[in-house]
Amino acid sequence: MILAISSSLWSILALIILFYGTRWKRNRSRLPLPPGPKKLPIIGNLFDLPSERQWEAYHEWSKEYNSDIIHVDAAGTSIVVLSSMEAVRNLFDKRSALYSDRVWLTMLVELMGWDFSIGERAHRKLFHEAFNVNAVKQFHPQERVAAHRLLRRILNDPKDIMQHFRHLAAGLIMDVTYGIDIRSPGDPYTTLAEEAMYGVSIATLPGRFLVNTIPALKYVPSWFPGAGFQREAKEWRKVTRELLEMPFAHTKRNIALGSAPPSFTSLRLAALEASPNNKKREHENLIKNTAANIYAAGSDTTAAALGTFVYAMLANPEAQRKAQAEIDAVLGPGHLPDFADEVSLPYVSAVLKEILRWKNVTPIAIPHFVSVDDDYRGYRIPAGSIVIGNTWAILHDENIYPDPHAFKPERFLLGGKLNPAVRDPEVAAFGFGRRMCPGRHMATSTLFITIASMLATLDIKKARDEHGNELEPSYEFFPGLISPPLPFECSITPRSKKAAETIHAASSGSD
Ligand code: HEM
Repeated sequence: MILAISSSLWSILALIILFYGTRWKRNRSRLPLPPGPKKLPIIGNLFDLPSERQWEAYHEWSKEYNSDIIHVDAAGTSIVVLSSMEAVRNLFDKRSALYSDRVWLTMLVELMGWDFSIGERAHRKLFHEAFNVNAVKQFHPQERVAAHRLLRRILNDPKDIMQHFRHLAAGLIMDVTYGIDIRSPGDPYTTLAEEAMYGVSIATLPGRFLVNTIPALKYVPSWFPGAGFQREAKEWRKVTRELLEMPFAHTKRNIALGSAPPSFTSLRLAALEASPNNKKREHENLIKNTAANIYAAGSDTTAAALGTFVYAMLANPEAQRKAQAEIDAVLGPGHLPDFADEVSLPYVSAVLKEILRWKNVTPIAIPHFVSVDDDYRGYRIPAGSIVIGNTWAILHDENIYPDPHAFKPERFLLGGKLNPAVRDPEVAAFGFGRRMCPGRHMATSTLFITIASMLATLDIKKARDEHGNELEPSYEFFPGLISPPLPFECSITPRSKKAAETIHAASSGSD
């Protein structure tokens, strides 16, 4: 994959790599680089870096070199990987002024048109106003309706559960961001979000596109042998533009017609209209860009985490049974859980924490970037390094989470209550420092209400073949920056006749 490029490009590449390589060496100071696999001249560790699931290789190197900071060199690109909470806190939190930039990925930003990505403080401020821990409570009604609609869709068509999750997540985000009500799966907006995020997921994988390592390759024309990335980028660029423009234009049309329901976009545009702001055009663009970021960042991640929940219930039926027993004891039959019930459902909360930890959906978060030379624990961190917090390694640290690959909600409990002494996976599952996911409060409340509602009413079991034998899922995940489960089969049925009636009663009128 990394080297999906024809041999006719190699001579040009060699020259460019040589240029970048020598430039980097000239800047070297006297401190050693953090440990890491042995580097070859010019190409460094390009051949050591797997094209998939890099986080596991980083984790192995971290153990092999007994260091929570390691260094790899991908043909001149310096990559620093942090594998402990202490290291990410020391760099991403305590030195956030240095470590909060994003990597300028040529493929993503220049070729695919993601130049509107959230980055500036202004974006984050606007985002924070609507999605901080208190403000997200305003979305509870929409989240509740979305969960109830999901239950009914599963009852009607239990086959493709991931499609239902994508629909729930995209629909919810469209609702709160633009006031657009998505009714049917496969509608243009959901499809658009899926396509756009698939592109991002591929384009951001370290090592996947050489043009990210060697930006000068962006000048290679698309007809040139081996320049398939240019053709891919062109297709994705179209999708990116539509993602930015289409839903925003929809909301503006509704505002003009006087029929726009309250949403992030309509409320912010109304506030702008009422203000004496003399940079309205600029500010409107800020709202549009921020909205597209919410839509892009929030849908696939939430759907992937819900897919992980189903995987987890298949892997550990006992956990499902315990969670259902807890809900039954607290709520009794015929009642669906609500947000206020969360405090009385510690086992369900522990299931949620374990989902965020077990197969976390963003295994290397989103890489950060350091633009100046720095040093840490006697090691040199070169300017221009990509700095990765290895979330996967942190959430699979056996000293913190014994038997880390098993799905065990009990690890978060003590005496029937959540144990505050066990590290909450949220501190790493949503990334680090100043760039930590600003949508995390909404993400966890959506996950809670959806998971609890499913557990209250549905049984999730392994599918069976025509002979009645259970089909074991692969438990494999898409190896991208966002890692949802690969397609799998399962059987989801109402727990009882009463449960089916409860679903119908709760969701009637919402569709
Ligand atoms: C389970 C669900 C989710 C997971 C696992 C997740 C994870 C992440 C991670 C790892 C990052 C990068 C942090 C870093 O750079 O260190 C991030 C960024 C971001 N997330 Fe989420 N996220 C989720 C849901 C959401 C939702 C629902 C929204 C919107 C409502 C959202 C909006 C964003 C935005 C806008 C950013 C970019 C922040 C920036 O670059 O400064 N996320 N998320």
